Amino acid sequence: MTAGLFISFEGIDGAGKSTHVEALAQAFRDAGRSVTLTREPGGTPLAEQLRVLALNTAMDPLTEALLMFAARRDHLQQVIEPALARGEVVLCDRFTDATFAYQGGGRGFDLAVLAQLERWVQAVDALPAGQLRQPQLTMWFELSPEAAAQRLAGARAPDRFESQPVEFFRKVADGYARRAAGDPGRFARIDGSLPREQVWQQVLDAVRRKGWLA
Ligand SMILES: Nc1ncnc2c1ncn2[C@@H]1O[C@H](COP(=O)(O)OP(=O)(O)OP(=O)(O)O)[C@@H](O)[C@H]1O
Ligand SMILES: Cc1cn([C@H]2C[C@H](O)[C@@H](COP(=O)(O)O)O2)c(=O)[nH]c1=O
Repeated sequence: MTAGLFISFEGIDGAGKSTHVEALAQAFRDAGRSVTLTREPGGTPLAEQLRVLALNTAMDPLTEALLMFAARRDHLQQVIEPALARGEVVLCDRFTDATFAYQGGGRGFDLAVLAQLERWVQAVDALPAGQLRQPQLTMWFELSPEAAAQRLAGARAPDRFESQPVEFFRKVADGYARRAAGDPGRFARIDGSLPREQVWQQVLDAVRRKGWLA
């Protein structure tokens, strides 16, 4: 059986992730692969309920972090693990790097607590003890907070993250940079400031370099 692939998309709000996730899903389908396209927080009925709370209800950083990981646990168990076991390509719009970036970087929450939650939540039956489910490839869309804010201006009523000041997203970007520095082989840096077609080419090149698409 073909082995499953787990690819995540990361970056600050407005960096351009969602614009390319569906196109990459179609590229894998055109290559004969079955694809599960999903997102975090969310991806299951329970996780989507937690998403509504996390994006719209005032709460302290620990509550926020616990909600993100609670949603993730349900998402892993109900969607991601079964899809990988079927040999599918799982494309996930955000995963745990977002928790380290937004709650760790943006909110300044304790990274050691996040790392412990990561160890509990991402220990899965399909992997040996001590090994955690992680994306095999993370597309990190980089864009300045100012440019991202301009893209999102007027787009929709901002949620409690999108309404944060530029400085918050500078800290979020620093959080992503720390995660990438800790696992450089997993991250493909995408320059999100370029025109859409050039961004798309970077996404395709990252997957082709892995040998996963021709
Ligand atoms: N390369 C680009 N150049 C200019 N505008 C872009 C580019 N890519 C996406 N956009 C526009 O920027 C906005 C945000 O794009 P998108 O929703 O893909 O970002 P995102 O990273 O998924 O944001 P969020 O995390 O908030 O969902 C959209 O209006 C989109 O059309
Ligand atoms: C997984 C995850 C997400 N977030 C934040 C990041 C975004 O502002 C929202 C999700 O909105 P999107 O339009 O779907 O990108 O949630 C977070 O703070 N922590 C996380 O772990």
